[in-house]
Amino acid sequence: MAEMRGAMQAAVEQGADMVELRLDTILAPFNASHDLPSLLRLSPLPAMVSFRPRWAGGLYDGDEHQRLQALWLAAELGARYVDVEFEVAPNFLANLKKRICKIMVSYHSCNKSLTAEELGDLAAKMQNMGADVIKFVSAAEKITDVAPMFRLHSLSNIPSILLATGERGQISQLLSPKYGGFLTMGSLDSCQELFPSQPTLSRLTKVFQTFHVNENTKVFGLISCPVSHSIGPIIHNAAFAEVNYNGIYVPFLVDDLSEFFKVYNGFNFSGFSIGIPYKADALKFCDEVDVSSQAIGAVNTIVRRKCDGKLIGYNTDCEAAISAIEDGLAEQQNTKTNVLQDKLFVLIGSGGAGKAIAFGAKQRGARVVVTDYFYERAEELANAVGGKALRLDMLDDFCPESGMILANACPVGMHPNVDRSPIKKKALKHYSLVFDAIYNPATTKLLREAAECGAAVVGGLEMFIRQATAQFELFTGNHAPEKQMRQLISSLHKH
Ligand SMILES: O=C1C[C@@](O)(C(=O)O)C[C@@H](O)[C@@H]1O
Repeated sequence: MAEMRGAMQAAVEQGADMVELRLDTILAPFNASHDLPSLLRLSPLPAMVSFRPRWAGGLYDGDEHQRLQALWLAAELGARYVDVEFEVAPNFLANLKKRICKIMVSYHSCNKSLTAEELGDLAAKMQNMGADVIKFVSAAEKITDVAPMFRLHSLSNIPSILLATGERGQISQLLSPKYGGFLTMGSLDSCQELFPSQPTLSRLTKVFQTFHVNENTKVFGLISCPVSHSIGPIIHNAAFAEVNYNGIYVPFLVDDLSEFFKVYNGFNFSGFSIGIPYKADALKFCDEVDVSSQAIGAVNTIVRRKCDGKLIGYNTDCEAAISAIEDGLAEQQNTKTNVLQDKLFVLIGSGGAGKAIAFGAKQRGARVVVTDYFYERAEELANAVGGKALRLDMLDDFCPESGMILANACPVGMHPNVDRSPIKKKALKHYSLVFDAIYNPATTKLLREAAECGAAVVGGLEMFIRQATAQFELFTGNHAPEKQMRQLISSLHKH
């Protein structure tokens, strides 16, 4: 009880509009007639009371009649909302003495997502029962399971709350204010373990700034799998706020690209970043692709053209990585012109980022050597850029000349496997500059060892910021607030 009072205070301090009092989370002994009046009296915000039984995903497995009695009491004591499960709502409403509070009828599908038909059918039944607000909590098996929930927000003529659980369901809360959802659910940091399926209130307000999301907000996001490692949401949302652009940038954890683009095909979805492992595949879903992305064979940016809704693909990785490497070399060599010309440029990894880097290096006149865990892929990319392929097991002994450039574009060494490097330390002495496309961690084992061997090093954050500012300009048509974006990145790095 004391913790719940503290949590209510924290919620008000962090800017919540309402608190949900989940009575089932209170450890016994909980005596409704003794404890509820003071809880409700002390609540600094309008309260919505729920008492979730185990069969609906809650923690309570005691007597059902006692549970309903607590909810009847909450209704009489002036809770703003009482949340009752669909299955017991008819009984609850029939025996409610005075209807002074609003009734939320909720439906819980903990292990399975609900189809559009199921949602529509249940919503109509809830409304017929006399619900003031309808609420659904269901598992999102795929990110596209959230789309019918967005539609229900628009179709429902009474307020609706739709929470899709799991990482794939997170957009249900981030975008709920856009679709007219009654409220966005967020957990307090201190309650995160109890409600892992909800974003935290601090992330909602600080990163996604959901208080500013409205029906005109344009939706952008990163399509990737995994996606949670990305700092994109932190950087892009802050940049939108900086230039007063009405946009939100969200993580799209996508398993099936084709289905994603089919379902989220409206004007609301204005642009996408493309991350691992989709940069090459995403090209197929673009209606048009700019010339260099076509040559590279990968896109990391897709923008929906305003006049006709067509998806236009770009690659901002290429210029970002190559210009970062060039600046590193220029600083080391104290010269500015053609620093990559004729250099032997060894690239590890021939996925989407690797393709962009190989293409850029070749364009700048470097001699490109590609190595990959899958030799055939290395060969394919090497042929495309007029370079040579190298077997990965030869990399550690590869030294046709000194002063080579090494670029890593494979995920070895990325969080959480930070103790790994794609190349032996002893081989690094042959390189004058080493670049790593990985930005998490900012300094990978590869870069640490390269610096110890005396090479100049360029980290993935430099590529990240450059590709992100170019992407921001394609997304919004505005200049990116680069200084603020850089400051934010360095403050993240310090923490
Ligand atoms: O490679 C990256 C990184 C990224 O996938 C991210 O993690 O935010 C975003 C992409 O635009 C970019 O090309």
